[in-house]
Amino acid sequence: MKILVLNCGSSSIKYKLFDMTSGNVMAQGGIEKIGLPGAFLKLTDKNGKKVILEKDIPEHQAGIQFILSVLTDDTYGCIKDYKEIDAVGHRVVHGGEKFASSVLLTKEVLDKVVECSELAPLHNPANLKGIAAMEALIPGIPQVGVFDTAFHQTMPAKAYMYGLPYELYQKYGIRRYGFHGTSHRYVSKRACEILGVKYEDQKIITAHVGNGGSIAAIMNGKCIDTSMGLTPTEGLLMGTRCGDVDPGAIPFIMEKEGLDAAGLSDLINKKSGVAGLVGGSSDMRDLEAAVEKGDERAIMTLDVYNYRIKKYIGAYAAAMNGCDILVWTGGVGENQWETRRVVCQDMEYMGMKIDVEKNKGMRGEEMVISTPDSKVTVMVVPTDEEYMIASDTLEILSNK
Ligand SMILES: Nc1ncnc2c1ncn2[C@@H]1O[C@H](COP(=O)(O)OP(=O)(O)O)[C@@H](O)[C@H]1O
Ligand SMILES: CC(=O)OP(=O)(O)O
Ligand SMILES: [Mg+2]
Repeated sequence: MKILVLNCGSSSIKYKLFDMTSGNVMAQGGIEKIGLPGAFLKLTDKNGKKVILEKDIPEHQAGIQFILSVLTDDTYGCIKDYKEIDAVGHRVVHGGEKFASSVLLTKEVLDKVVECSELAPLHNPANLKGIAAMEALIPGIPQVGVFDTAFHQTMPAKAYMYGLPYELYQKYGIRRYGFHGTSHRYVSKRACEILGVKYEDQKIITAHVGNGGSIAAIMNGKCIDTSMGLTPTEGLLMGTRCGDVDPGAIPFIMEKEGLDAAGLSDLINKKSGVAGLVGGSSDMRDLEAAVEKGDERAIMTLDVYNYRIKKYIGAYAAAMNGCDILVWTGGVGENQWETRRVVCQDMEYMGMKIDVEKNKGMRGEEMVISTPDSKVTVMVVPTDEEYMIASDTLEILSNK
């Protein structure tokens, strides 16, 4: 059985084609910098060589079409016909309170995903485009949705309720949902597997830091809190999202800038974060380069970025009365070692000691980066949302 996984992020589309019978990954790659200058598709070819194909990708639909054409391409492809694909697993970002686990994407489910779109405007529309593109290409193919919100459904009310009138929760489901759940679930389990410890006995903090970023607190195998909220805009400073901000600032800005709800949503989701603060690119590689040149505003932006991550780690250690394992993942968490160092340093109060030399320059590998005497084991675990999505898809189809 061949399962194609599409993972549409806000700035990226990752894909993997799995042969579930042999367990092999037949094709994999991803488009980065969607909507930015210099977008490209990075793929691993048949001989295991990395290939970069530059192409203007203004939005997700064009990206999905490009990926699909490459899959059957004479040079880079690995299948002759799309009909060889048996099923598709999709990352779906917002599932609200409706989905605590993965499901077959029926018309009814898709209607709910559409309903949740206004709460994840950078993501759900992209996920829906991926689903529609596959249905158009292979009509009737089974498609499964794996929700970012599902893993966080175990949070207690004290973590997910906002201090707003209760009626707003009853009427509209205004509460914290949390995102990147598939990644938090994968890396927390994988960390325990690597360390040979029992998942259900650990206090784990997972830092998924990419273009979007969130921190989760996982206690005894269950998520108990996470930094993203009703929407993926809360919490950390992100590529183009503001993260935590005084709610009182919102009506003030709307009035002063003459913005309606859509204008405000655009401001906090697309024009804020790193891009808004620095007044330039949302990509952390560009920010790093500007910091190296001594750009004062870039330095301030990176300070805000790192400080937010540190505060959430401290908060979740407090929430769990300690932390056994801290896991870094996501494009930034896996690669940007300087952010890992700055955040993890001066955390001796909670028994965290990072091995600065081991961490330095380390990118994209599974590795423990704390010292042997650190009470908290700090690790890097590259995320594999696609693997989780493929196994959920297989399980759902097997039980159909
Ligand atoms: N080698 C690297 N060094 C520093 N930052 C990197 C590196 N590779 C990717 N990143 C950063 O990771 C972010 C993208 O993360 P990713 O998790 O792929 O995004 P998304 O949230 O769209 O899924 C970008 O800000 C990018 O600059
Ligand atoms: C939910 C979210 O922010 O996803 P991403 O990091 O892929 O943009
Ligand atoms: Mg992502």
